[in-house]
Amino acid sequence: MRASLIQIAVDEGESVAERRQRAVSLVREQAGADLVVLPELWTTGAFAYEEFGPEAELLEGPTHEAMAKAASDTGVWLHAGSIPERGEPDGGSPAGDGPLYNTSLVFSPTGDLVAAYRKIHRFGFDKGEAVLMGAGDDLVTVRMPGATTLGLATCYDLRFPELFRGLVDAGAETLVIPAGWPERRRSHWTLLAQARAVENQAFVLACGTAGTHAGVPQAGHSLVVDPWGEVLAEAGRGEEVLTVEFDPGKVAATREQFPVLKDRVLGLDRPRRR
Ligand SMILES: O=C(O)CCC(=O)C(=O)O
Repeated sequence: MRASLIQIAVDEGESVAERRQRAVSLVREQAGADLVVLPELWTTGAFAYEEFGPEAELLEGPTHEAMAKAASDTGVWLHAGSIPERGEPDGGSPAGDGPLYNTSLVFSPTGDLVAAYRKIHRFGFDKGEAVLMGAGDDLVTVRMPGATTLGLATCYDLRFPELFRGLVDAGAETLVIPAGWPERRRSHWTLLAQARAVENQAFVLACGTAGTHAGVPQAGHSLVVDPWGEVLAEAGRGEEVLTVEFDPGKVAATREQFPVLKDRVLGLDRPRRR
């Protein structure tokens, strides 16, 4: 299986429409890949909080339209990264008043939207995304027939191992994590991507952005990790397409040869009384 991670640069000075057009061109250049991945909130930048509202899109908005066509024209599975999604308004509110979500979109090679994942863990503590956006509450997996099952997570989710255990229980073999991870905590990004791969005996495809969003320099360093924790490929800090070939069968082989997942004791995340 061949995957291409598009570590697109997000910098001020390029409009959302211009970047969307550039992302379409980058996807089209990946003909021959099985799976193409874009990062988190690449239309606005993950830290451009003031842009979330004005640039929010309905699920079937301009990014959906552009990416569905890019996927079908190129004949690839496309994880189109995430967009600031404008959800349905509560009953009685005007249409533009729906809550915001950080929503990832996955398209099949026919251009059909096969999954939308609303980020569960919002970053910022008491500001930024944590207050501006609503939280998703559904675990999402996507079956790529004959290849692998994707488990979806986004950026800050990487810090919460229980989410990934849930995805593994739902059948995930390849964990796809679009991000807008800051350079300041790059060591955590690499370490956690490897940890999620080792503990879940899964491939990790972690796709970040390059550039500087709203004054926050980005880590770049997208990476692909195998189920043994080995880094198969890693990008630098600038805009780059990271292409890697891997054998999805390695997940089952690793889980069989070193069957630690069978030794899990369930329910330890809930207090128990003696
Ligand atoms: O957890 C981190 O250090 C970065 C998370 C983040 O930037 C995000 O989720 O947007």
